[in-house]
Amino acid sequence: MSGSALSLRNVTVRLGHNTVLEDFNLEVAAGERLVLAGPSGSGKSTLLRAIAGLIPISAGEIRIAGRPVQHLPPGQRAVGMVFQQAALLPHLSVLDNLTFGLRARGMRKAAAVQRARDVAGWLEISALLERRPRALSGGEQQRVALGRALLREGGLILLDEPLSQLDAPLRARLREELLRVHGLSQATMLHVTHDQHEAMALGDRIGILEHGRLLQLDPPHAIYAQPHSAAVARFIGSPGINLIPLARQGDRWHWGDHLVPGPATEGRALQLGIRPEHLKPSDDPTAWPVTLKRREILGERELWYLSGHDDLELVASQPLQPTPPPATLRIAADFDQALYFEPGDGRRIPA
Ligand SMILES: Nc1ncnc2c1ncn2[C@@H]1O[C@H](COP(=O)(O)OP(=O)(O)OP(=O)(O)O)[C@@H](O)[C@H]1O
Repeated sequence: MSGSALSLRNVTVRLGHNTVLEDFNLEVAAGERLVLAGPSGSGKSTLLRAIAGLIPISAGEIRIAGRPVQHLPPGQRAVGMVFQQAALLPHLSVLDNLTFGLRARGMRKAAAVQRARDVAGWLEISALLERRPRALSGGEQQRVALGRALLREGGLILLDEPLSQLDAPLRARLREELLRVHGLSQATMLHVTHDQHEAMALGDRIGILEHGRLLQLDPPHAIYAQPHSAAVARFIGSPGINLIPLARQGDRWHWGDHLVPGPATEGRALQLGIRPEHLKPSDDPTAWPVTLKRREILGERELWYLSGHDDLELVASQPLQPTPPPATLRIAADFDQALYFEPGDGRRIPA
């Protein structure tokens, strides 16, 4: 692993009157798996399409393996791309779909077939090589598309929600396969998704994108435990983090009548962030009194939808309980895990 496989400097992309990305910067290291996650419309697909050369950029520079490519057509950029839908050539066999790009770039047939067979082995599609795409399941088609991308010589692969059309068990399996194949191929992967589980499972680093801006770029653990802002904290974690308004009385922080530990900052107000998994029932008289509105059993865990002071809704995630919780109870927050945010822009305040 050395050098940048992909570098974006001050990239601006406009679509119609819409500036989707402005002054966007990103460096992806060779061999890295970088996942960009963000809500619908945040600019994820636009970014990948600009890198692949499918849409032009208005300003800035894109380098792939050190070489500026923004003026090159897609075919000369040495990137492989995998979309939500596999986009295979329907009249060609799987083997021909895999070798097509290699042959178009002048590789001799025997060599192309050998490389395609190697990659097919990694992806466990060797038995499917003679079939046409329409005789494959959705997951098999996606594996062929991934194989085709892996066969690009540049080793940079752009993945645009490649698993989103698949059912949950198949998605989980292909996540694992992506990790395994990445290990075998040493490819650099830039993967976009709106699925936070996929981001957490697949990213060496995760970038959180919102309105075309990168809110944070960090390894998964830091994104979860040290989010830069309430927006990042809300995006990662399922269900989302509880945000509780605190007000200062003297030099202590309060939520209504409840005294809450908090940072020594100047402001009069801040937001306390407590993840659902950091709330649990307690007999402690200082624990917050809440009303149970709804209980949802997920399997090994269950969610409690609660109403607290000022009817604020809270969600608590618990291990599956043998009996339902009472309609009113007290709930204690694990303040060692608490996060604090500015009330206005949501920036995190160190505890
Ligand atoms: N041709 C276009 N003209 C103008 N605006 C566009 C065009 N295509 C997309 N946009 C806008 O650009 C923004 C980013 O779209 P993009 O498809 O990149 O988002 P995304 O993060 O990939 O979303 P999703 O997760 O829903 O696929 C959106 O606000 C979208 O409405």
